Amino acid sequence: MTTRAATPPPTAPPRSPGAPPRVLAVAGSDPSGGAGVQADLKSIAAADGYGMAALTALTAQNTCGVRDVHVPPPEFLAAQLEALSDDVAIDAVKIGMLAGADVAAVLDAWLRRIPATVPVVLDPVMIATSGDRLLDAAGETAVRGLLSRCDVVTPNLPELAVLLGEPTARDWQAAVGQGVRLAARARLHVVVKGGHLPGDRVPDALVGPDGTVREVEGRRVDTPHTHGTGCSLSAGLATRFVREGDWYRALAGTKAWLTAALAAGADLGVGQGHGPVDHFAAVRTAVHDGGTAPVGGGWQPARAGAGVPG
Ligand SMILES: Nc1ncnc2c1ncn2[C@@H]1O[C@H](COP(=O)(O)OP(=O)(O)O)[C@@H](O)[C@H]1O
Ligand SMILES: Cc1ncc(COP(=O)(O)OP(=O)(O)O)c(N)n1
Repeated sequence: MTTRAATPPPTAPPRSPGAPPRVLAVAGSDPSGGAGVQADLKSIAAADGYGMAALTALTAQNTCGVRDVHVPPPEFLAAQLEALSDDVAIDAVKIGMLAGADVAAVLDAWLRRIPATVPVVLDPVMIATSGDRLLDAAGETAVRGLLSRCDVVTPNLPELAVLLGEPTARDWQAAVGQGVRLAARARLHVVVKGGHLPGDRVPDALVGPDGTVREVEGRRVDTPHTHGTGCSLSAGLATRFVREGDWYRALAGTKAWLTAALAAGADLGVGQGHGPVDHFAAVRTAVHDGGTAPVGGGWQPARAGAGVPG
């Protein structure tokens, strides 16, 4: 592989007020478009950000499962990251699938070279909805090591348990307790997600390193089409944080958007397994209303039966 040393500009220009946040997703590819960098770029765009992507891995997957994973040489991830940061000022980073310890080590080294003020959200992708593993055991240890350069981590309940070395929480109270322990131990914010628990409520919570717990209420969308919800939440969160400057407000806004995207997912008709969410449900509604509906504001179900159960 040949890499060409770029000459960085003296200083990349700061973001002008009102310009879309420049958000980098470091993640794997999902050709079905529901998870991975494809979901990240859609989520960033839906939150009015400018999305960029450095690929850690290529998966051969669809809505039914993961068939194969190809991990390019880790040096090629380094080349992607350096080409980007030599040229572009990055406003936020979202990390998804890392595939293995070597990839995590390359990313860790790069993260420690970019300005410490760049917010970093880590979605510690370990297992897909289909049950397929997306990270090996050495990779789990490496992901724990990355936490010290991250501002927020967004594990689902099994991932939260792995990060702590504890059994998976079976109820919301136990899950929040684990979030408090991880936030204190790793000195960062933890988003605890209720998606894997039963019931009509699907709360999320932002746990601070000082042990503060702030919940965001949510209603369950009764749908099998939840492929990529974790990717979408973390990418949207990173993007909204740049404008909001507050993790709780960014989480609340992202969760409201994602609930509407989940409710509209069935209408997409993508695949025969766990289909994707509709990242652009609000935009689509606006287009079909002849441009009279507020973009990103007043989402309504596209057809009877597709909405959020009351
Ligand atoms: N059926 C659902 N209805 C509403 N929100 C959901 C549903 N499933 C997941 N979510 C939300 O999607 C986001 C991702 O959650 P989760 O499914 O737990 O993570 P992951 O995709 O990493 O397994 C969270 O904000 C969670 O609350
Ligand atoms: C390439 C790739 N990255 C991540 C995932 C997992 O997606 P996530 O949103 O964390 O989880 P699910 O909601 O799909 O479980 C993936 N499948 N592929």
